[in-house]
Amino acid sequence: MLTILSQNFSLVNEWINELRNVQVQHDRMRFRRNMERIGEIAAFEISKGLEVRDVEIQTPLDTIKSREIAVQPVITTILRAGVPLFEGILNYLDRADCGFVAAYRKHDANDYFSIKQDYLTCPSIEGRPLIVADPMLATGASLIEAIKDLLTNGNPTQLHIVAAIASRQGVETVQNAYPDAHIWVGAIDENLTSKGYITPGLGDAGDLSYGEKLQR
Ligand SMILES: O=c1cc[nH]c(=O)[nH]1
Repeated sequence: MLTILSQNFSLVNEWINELRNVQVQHDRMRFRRNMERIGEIAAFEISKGLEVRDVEIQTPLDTIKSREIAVQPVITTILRAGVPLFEGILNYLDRADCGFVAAYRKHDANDYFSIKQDYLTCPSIEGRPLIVADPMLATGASLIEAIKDLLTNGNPTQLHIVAAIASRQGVETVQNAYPDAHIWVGAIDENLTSKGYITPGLGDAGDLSYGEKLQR
């Protein structure tokens, strides 16, 4: 299933405009905060489909029957670009456990790249919803690798993938690999450059959040 959070105009459109806009996007605090805000909205939407259980709440005056999340999710991301989006999800689903994957693009002499993954730390995801934050779902290659590794930590009840901007090709690739996943995207762009960047996109989300990296 695919949900496009900017389908009907909302604040999400404004935040994505700011993420993309070269006049605005270099304000790093605003860039990170806009990513976080998209994560917060995604978490709110995801919460509507989480399993709930009945609870009784004691107020100072009486008790009331209500509901709460039955099984806390595990929120994960791919370092480093995913951190602000991840933080946004965690701001709202604040009792969740968290996991991290490290992956980077290793460039060759022609500036083509392969995905190198070298770190995974994550609690058990057995019987729990798994949320994966990947701000720029470009080819889907690093995301598919990351999810494959995360799934060695158990079988989740639900798989949610959250991206700020996705390419249509990336969405289709991930849907083919994980047909049961619910993909939540801020916006979908039609194209990818030959170097695997989403276009029009926004550029490099990690660099815009944390500073231009040295190529390895
Ligand atoms: O366009 C893209 C693709 C991957 N990662 C980014 O930061 N931007």
